This record gives sequence, structure tokens and C-alpha cells, in this order.
Amino acid sequence: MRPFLIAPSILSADFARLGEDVDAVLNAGADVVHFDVMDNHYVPNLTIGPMVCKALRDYGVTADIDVHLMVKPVDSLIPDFAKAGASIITFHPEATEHLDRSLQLIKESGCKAGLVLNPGTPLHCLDHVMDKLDVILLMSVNPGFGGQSFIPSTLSKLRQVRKLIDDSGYDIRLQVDGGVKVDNIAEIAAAGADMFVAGSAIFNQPDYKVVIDQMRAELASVEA
Ligand SMILES: O=C(CO)[C@@H](O)[C@H](O)COP(=O)(O)O
Repeated sequence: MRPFLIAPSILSADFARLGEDVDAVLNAGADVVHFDVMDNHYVPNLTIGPMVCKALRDYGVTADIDVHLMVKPVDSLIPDFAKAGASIITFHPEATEHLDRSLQLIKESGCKAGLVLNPGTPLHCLDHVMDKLDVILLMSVNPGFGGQSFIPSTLSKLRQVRKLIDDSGYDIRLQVDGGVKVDNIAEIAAAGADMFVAGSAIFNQPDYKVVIDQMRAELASVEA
């Protein structure tokens, strides 16, 4: 498996000083910035759009920005986020009429592409598009809010998707998002995840480096 990546969700960051807070979490050892886009339509919350992504790039953020679209429809936002500096764009299959077309749009825009499966979304939506995926994100909470508890059935779903990826032979990251904490990250990794989105577990702590180091120590026990 590829090296584990830690992707703090900026949903729990300090929006009044977002650039500084993102810099702080990257300097503390995070790998990727996870950027949650909510439209108060696909999910019952409203957050940030391409202007904020561009603002982070203009501020000097060079790490990958992983844009998780919780919006419906998705297609019109894809070129906007690509221009704004997104590295990865993921979306939910229920949010587009044309899954394959939306994935192609992301690829043509120069970004990596991914699908996000809610806890109740069946795996068959992955059929026929595995060759277009760079990331599969399994939500371990229902999307819309930070600070929820990890849904335990995600572990068996992770094992199934890990097998699908390994059997496919494609180079696809398996990301997990929701309720990821120091005390469950090892179990989640052992089930097959290799990219961990964590919001409140990191941003609600006074020292981001302490919690990221603790997560890495837990992950090291799985790698060993
Ligand atoms: O996409 C979402 C929620 O919809 C997540 O990225 C959350 O922001 C994760 O927050 P924590 O559960 O880690 O606090």
C-alpha cells in the first residue's frame, strides 16, 4: 500500500484566519488540505466555494487541495475549482445525472477525480468507472457537519472496497471521512483506508502537531 496521508478537514478550522490556520496544520505535518464544499441543497449546511480555494493558493498554500463537493449539481463547479487551484475533486454519485461525464470533466480539467459514497450508498455505483478514479472516499458519517461519531459499519465497507481496488489493479486512494480520531485511526487503516480526513480531532486541539504525531504513531503500528 502507498504511504498513509493525513488530510485535515478545514470545516473545523478558524475561518476568520483560514490561511494562517491551514499553514499551521501543514507545518504540523499534515499532507493534504481537505476542502469541504456544501450547498445547503445536497447537504443541510453551507460553506465555501472556489474563491476561498483561490484565496488559499494566493496566500501561498502549495500542498494538494482535496475538494469534496457536497453539492448538486456538480458539473458547473468543476472548471471553477480547477481554475481556483484544486488538486483533487470528489463528488457524490447521487448528485450528478451523468457519473461518467462528471468524472471525465474533472480529468479534463487537470485534477484527480474521486467518488464519495455515503454510509448508505451501495458499492455498485463503482462498477464501470474504476478506471477513471484516483480516489474513493467512504463517508463514515452522513455528510453535512463535522464532529459526528464514526459509523462502525464503515469498517466492513472499507474492507470490501480495499479488495475491489486491489483486485482492479488500478492506482486508487481509499479515503475515509468522518469521526476519524487518534483512538480509531489504526483500526480504520487496518480495514484498508490509506487517506484519513479528520476535522474536529485536529482543529479542536491546541497543538496540531501533537495530534498529527499521535495519528502517525498509531498508523505506524499498522504499517509494521
Ligand atoms: O465532509 C465532512 C462532513 O460532511 C467531513 O469532512 C467532516 O468535516 C469531518 O469532520 P470530523 O468528523 O473529522 O470532525
